[in-house]
Amino acid sequence: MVRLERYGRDITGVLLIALGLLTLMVLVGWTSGSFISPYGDWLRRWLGIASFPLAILTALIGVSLLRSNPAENRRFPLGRILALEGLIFTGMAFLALLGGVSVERAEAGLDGGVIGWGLAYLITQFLPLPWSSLVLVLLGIWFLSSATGFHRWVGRRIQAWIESLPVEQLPEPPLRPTDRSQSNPDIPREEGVPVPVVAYRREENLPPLSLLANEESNGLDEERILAIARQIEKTLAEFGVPSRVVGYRKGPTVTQFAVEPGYVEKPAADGKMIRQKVRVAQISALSRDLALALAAERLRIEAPVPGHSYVGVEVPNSSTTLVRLRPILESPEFLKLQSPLAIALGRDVSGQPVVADLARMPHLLVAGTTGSGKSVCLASIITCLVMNNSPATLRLVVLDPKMVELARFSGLPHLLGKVETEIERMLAVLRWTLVEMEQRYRLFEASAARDLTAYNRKAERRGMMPLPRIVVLIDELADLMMSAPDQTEHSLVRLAQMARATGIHLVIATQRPSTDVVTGLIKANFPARVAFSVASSIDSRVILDVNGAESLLGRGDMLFLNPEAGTPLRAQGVLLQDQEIERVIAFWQERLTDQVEQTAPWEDLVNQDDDGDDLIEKAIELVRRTQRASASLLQRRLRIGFPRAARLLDELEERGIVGPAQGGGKDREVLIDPLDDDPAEDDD
Ligand SMILES: Nc1ncnc2c1ncn2[C@@H]1O[C@H](COP(=O)(O)OP(=O)(O)OP(=O)(O)O)[C@@H](O)[C@H]1O
Repeated sequence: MVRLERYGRDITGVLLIALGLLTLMVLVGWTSGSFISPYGDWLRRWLGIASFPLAILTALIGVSLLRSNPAENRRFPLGRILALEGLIFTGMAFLALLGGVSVERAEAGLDGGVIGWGLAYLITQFLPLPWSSLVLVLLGIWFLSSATGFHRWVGRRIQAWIESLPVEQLPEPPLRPTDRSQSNPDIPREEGVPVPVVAYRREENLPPLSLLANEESNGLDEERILAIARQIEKTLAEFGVPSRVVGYRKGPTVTQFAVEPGYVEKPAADGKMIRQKVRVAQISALSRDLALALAAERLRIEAPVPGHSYVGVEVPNSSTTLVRLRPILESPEFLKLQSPLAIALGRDVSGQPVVADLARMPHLLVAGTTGSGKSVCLASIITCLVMNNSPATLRLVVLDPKMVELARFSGLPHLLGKVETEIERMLAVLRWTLVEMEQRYRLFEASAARDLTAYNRKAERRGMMPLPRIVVLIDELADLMMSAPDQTEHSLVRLAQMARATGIHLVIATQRPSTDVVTGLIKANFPARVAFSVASSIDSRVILDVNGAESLLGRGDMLFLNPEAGTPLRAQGVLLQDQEIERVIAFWQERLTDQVEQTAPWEDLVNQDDDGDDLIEKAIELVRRTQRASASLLQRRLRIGFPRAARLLDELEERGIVGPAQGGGKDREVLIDPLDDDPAEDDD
């Protein structure tokens, strides 16, 4: 179907280009013929001089049709074409007005032809000259600006100008919002570069943004900001660290004050007094004293703010603003990414959207204590992805041992299988993901494609089904790592290293950022990380390699480390209401009513183990050596999950190596002697 549509578009495009060029040649007189010449005369008579631009426009429509490709988000610019048509017809009427609304001139193919004359005649009936020509000029300007996107550009410039106005000129020292453009180093803000128009239009088959809630903003008022700024200066001066608050950035949860270190006078060796700049470390060292003076729960100091000559003191706002998904999806920063896997994470300390492209990260590690906002973050990532992708282009695999937050996505047509909550099944999911990755590599090799995009392009051309991207989300890594550390680590690391090109991406979260869960190997392969509030600076270093996450406020306050940016960026995460998520799920369910409930593709792998025989041998050896047999012993020593250990014990019982279960948590009786041969071998 997609192919047919593509062919249809291409053929129409070529025909229109041919028609446009032929018409142009007839009009200039480069070609003539018994059919073609009357056609040229007819055009001149009806359209006048406008027949030239109309011929060019016809060819341009053909070019646009050839270039349009909904799969690559490149769409046919219908609005612009209509605006250009409008411009041409307005021009025809205007030319007729200039020619004195003369039907003779129109018949002779001059001015705007008969149509232009008709339009001019009509308008002069209602509006006499010169008002009619003024209206036509204004209409022409409007069509021209719609066709070129000029009015949007002007709108953005005006908005940028309004935003750049100082909020309030405060008395000594002047305190104004610091440069917003630098708030998110990974998204350079280029002045005047218009965001491509195509990005503003959502594909019709995607959920409308109206399903999502809008943001209500509040925050600190200017008076309170000034009071805090004074308090910061006063406190620092009291500790012998003179500084000046030179600006602030107001975010949803915190306001960052820009503190410029001042000078202190010190006696030099020759007894003279010299001026010395205050060291940045002196300001950071006073974070607790500042927190006390400002009666703030926690306070983070960014020393210095990357790319600036000041230190950032982040003071919690007395009331927080909830960050919603919709405004971020509509923001230029998000649209500029132009990626199907673009994700909206939240807003930074100056309220700017924090967005990232999962395809480029290419995996994400999320950590934070319980209640810090991990599940909410995963839920917003899922919602953001399904707002921009149909199940045909994106499939989700969701593992949620906590069985609460993400379970509500069951029923979303993008899900492969269901939301998995049992450890044994999750391990099967990881095995399946590896198999899928390898299979995709083989497919790519067979069609000489470098990655998923190249493969899908070729597949579409050959009329084959394109492969969807797959995002695997794990809401608690600790459970998996505790049950089967080797297998989990091995699978995650292999996937993280190799899955990117195959369009498989991982998002894993944990509330235990200790080195036995987030091992060195896992960390090394997940360069993009989000840290929510953690208990200690040690935990913060495990996730981010730097301190800072221990000073976060919880409830969605995060530090986002984008490998492309280098330094962690503080942000308040997106929070979705239950109704928003329900509406999005319902939208997809209604759209895909004929979707059949499919069994999980990893179903066959659930009760299989990679090294089944090997494991039983190891278990026999262990029982023989230790003369003990319990599930916990097998779990610990063989680093496997409980269900697998229990199954091994049953198998040992069948083989006559251990006795039946004793109940009450007691070890089973061991029936083999330390020196006995393996009875399994005797049987042979
Ligand atoms: N971005 C946010 N904005 C506002 N509040 C938030 C945000 N994220 C989380 N919260 C609040 O924090 C609570 C806990 O969030 P969440 O359930 O995501 O924590 P968690 O880290 O997953 O905890 P656990 O590990 O115990 O599941 C939420 O119920 C919500 O009230």
